[in-house]
Amino acid sequence: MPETVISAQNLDLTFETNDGPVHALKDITLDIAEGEFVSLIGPSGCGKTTLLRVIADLEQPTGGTVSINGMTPEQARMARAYGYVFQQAALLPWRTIEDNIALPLEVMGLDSAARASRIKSNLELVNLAGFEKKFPWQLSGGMQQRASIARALAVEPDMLLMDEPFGALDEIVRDHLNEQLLKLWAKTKKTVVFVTHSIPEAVFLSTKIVVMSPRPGRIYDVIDCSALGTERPLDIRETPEFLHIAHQVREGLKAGHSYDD
Ligand SMILES: Nc1ncnc2c1ncn2[C@@H]1O[C@H](COP(=O)(O)OP(=O)(O)OP(=O)(O)O)[C@@H](O)[C@H]1O
Repeated sequence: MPETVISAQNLDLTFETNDGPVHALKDITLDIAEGEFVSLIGPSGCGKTTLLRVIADLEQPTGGTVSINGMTPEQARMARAYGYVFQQAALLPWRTIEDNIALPLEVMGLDSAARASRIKSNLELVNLAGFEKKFPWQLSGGMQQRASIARALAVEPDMLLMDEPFGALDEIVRDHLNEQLLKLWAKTKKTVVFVTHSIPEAVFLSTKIVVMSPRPGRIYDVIDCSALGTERPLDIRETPEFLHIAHQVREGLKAGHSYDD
């Protein structure tokens, strides 16, 4: 049995705002095992990003606990247990691609030979070999996102936390990056937590889909996608197994959705 690497128990988070309290997470209990690819899906405001940020120690829960490899989120952050990939690539425009990837490695104190080796191997992993000397603005949106994935991987984390990394890209590019991400996941065996709004993207990528609902943000359903196996060409999306899981996710989203918004 793979080990549990992320364990959230009865997590609660209420933001105090000028308009009163916002109950962003309510009673979230979730276990994620080593090597899983878990997607968080749900309507806007259901707390997907907040949950990811709690795991990453970027928000403090007001109740419950999270443990990451037996550590607190703060200890896990200090131990560089995860890499975080944002919605926008967030590359520094005045640094070349290799210098962007080098930045966290400089902070870690790696010498220039070690940095160069990690930059090279991670750019190869995301199929960006040859683009080391380019600036972010010289790359397409999809390539920038791949560069930001390389930057997250370069610190050699056990986990990748990804917040809608392909949300701003057109569908063809997104399909392509989804295929590449699956290959990367198979190759690196990282544990991935992935936020998305897209049902096909969630089903295509995940071993498990967490369907969330808003006000307060909570888990409505957890759907197992292992029936799809690990070999997933894009045309798997037309198979009855895929469509069945997509239907389950859609039903979960509908049931948890408020149409008053
Ligand atoms: N720092 C904050 N202060 C106050 N309220 C916040 C803060 N961050 C998030 N919220 C509120 O918490 C709720 C959950 O937000 P969150 O961004 O986690 O949702 P989401 O599911 O990721 O949404 P989206 O899909 O639009 O990104 C929302 O009502 C949001 O307005």
